[in-house]
Amino acid sequence: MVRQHVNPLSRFYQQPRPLPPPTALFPDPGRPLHLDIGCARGRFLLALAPTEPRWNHLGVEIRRTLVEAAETERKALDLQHLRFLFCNANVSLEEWLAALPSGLLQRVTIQFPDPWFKKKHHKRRVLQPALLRSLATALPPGGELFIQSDVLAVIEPMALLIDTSGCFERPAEDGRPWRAGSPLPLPTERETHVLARGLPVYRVLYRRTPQPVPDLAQLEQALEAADNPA
Ligand SMILES: C[S@@+](CC[C@H](N)C(=O)[O-])C[C@H]1O[C@@H](n2cnc3c(N)ncnc32)[C@H](O)[C@@H]1O
Repeated sequence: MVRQHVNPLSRFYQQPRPLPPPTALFPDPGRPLHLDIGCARGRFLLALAPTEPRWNHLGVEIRRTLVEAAETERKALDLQHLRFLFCNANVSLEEWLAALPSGLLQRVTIQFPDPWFKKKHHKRRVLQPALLRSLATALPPGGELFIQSDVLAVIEPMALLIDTSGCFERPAEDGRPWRAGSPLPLPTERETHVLARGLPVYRVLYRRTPQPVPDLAQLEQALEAADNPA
């Protein structure tokens, strides 16, 4: 039986796992980079990458067997501008993002992240203030951060965190609070499953503004205040 979830806070998944730089991943490392966090078995990127040959795509995933299956299929398809890496995004991305050449990262997607419904498990959710700061620091002005979920209780705190950071904006033409459709040409696996059942999907496309990234303490404080209005 396949275990559905792993605990990202367990000792094993907290071990730092240095990730190779783009020069070691892609034959043409200077292309705009798309990072998909929590890519699961990779079917979304395996379908998207052939339609975007001028990009490099990187999927990161905490379940190693899924990464191995995705990499096997990628190699069979000979998609050299696509890679999948096993890591805990909350542990391994910060250093990797900080070392990226400036302007390289152009799009980040976090799609249907694991919900971790119980309050005591919220710390296991992938978009934490420290990861948001790392993404905001690496994304150049205009760079995209796209989030989507079928669970309001999951996407609302993600949107609150991103809005509170003050360094992202939503395109003026997008609906509020949620975008009607995906900006991406293809659905993810989870998205296909949800849409087939006629369930709603909540989406926001953010763009990085030139505003500076707040430090972690400032961000956590602002978040606390926004979460508990007087
Ligand atoms: C519900 S699945 C969605 C998969 C895919 N994005 C989709 O939309 O079909 C969420 C994925 O995120 C992965 N994940 C959860 N926490 C993670 C973390 N800290 N680092 C990397 N991947 C993580 C899970 O293992 C799972 O494969």
